[in-house]
Amino acid sequence: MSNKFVITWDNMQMYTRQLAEKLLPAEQWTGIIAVSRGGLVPAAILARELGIRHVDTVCIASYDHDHQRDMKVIKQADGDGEGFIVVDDLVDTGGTAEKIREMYPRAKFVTVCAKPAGQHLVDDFVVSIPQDTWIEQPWDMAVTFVDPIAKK
Ligand SMILES: O=P(O)(O)OC[C@H]1O[C@H](OP(=O)(O)OP(=O)(O)O)[C@H](O)[C@@H]1O
Ligand SMILES: Nc1nc2[nH]cnc2c(=O)[nH]1
Ligand SMILES: [Mg+2]
Repeated sequence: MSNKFVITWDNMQMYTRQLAEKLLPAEQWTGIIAVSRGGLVPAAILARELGIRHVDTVCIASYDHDHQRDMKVIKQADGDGEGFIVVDDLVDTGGTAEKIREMYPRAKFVTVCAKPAGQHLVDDFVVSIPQDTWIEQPWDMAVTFVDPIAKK
């Protein structure tokens, strides 16, 4: 992918707080289900902002097999999603979101970022990212030394 959209920890907190605003009033929710692993950090921020202490996970591992995405559900949260926010960090092709919708048809499914191919599968999101752009998440990066522009 040619373009990159870098998200810092501060940005992640700011975007997820914007997502929390869209989920008011908080009293309507029984709990949050994080789509692990990408949804874990957004779920922690939403739980803090909305005062929700019931936090569960759905754990999905995906593998690429000859251009086909194979998804394995390792662990899931009970129920059909009624009263729950299901949160992931992003929707790209929509493959994961389709699986989540199938598992939790009554949940409110939200993401922080969304690319056009998967946008129609989420109930709400904050940042719109072009399809040809790779999102770099803060947990995948490190602050590192770079050479000065003018090397002496
Ligand atoms: O819309 P899609 O094309 O399905 O892509 C979106 C999914 O990809 C990433 O997870 P990934 O499967 O890389 O695993 P991780 O969350 O455990 O890092 C991201 O966290 C979403 O869950
Ligand atoms: N970090 C990251 N993971 C992804 N999984 C699917 N698309 C993306 C993306 O743009 N960035
Ligand atoms: Mg994920």
